[in-house]
Amino acid sequence: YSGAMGPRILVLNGPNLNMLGVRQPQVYGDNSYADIVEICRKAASERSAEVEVRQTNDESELLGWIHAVARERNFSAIVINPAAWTHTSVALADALVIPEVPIIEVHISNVHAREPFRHHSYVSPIAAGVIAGFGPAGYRYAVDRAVDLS
Ligand SMILES: O=C(O)[C@@H]1C=C(O)[C@@H](O)[C@H](O)C1
Repeated sequence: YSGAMGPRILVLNGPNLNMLGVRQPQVYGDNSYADIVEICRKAASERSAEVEVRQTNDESELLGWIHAVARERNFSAIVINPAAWTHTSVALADALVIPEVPIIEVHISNVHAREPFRHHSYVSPIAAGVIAGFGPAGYRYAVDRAVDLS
């Protein structure tokens, strides 16, 4: 899908990411969630693309957003930081299988350098690619790449 402004990218953020800057700044940095939104907006504007950035702590709300994309096809790509649901949710991975809508998985921290339970992702097998460990800057490349894949 490309709107009047070009590709439309949906950026989704999972649980606890609203607490960025407060929760474990030594792991996630001291950028706030608002900073993440700004990073995504700037990355999109540099590519003349539209971006919508959302966050939820409610898995049913996240699934509803994804189902709407599958039905309405109103976004050309999805960037998602599933946060803890990366490691737990088959439902989320199933919902993200949307023909012609590439999925780019982002993690602020390097999940592979952390606890073993963070080393597995249900989302990675269905993602076009994964970015992990580059802090909030990872969202910049994720949005840029999402435009390329749109
Ligand atoms: O690095 C991140 O953005 C991810 C964020 C979380 O909240 C964790 O549950 C994930 O394991 C890692």
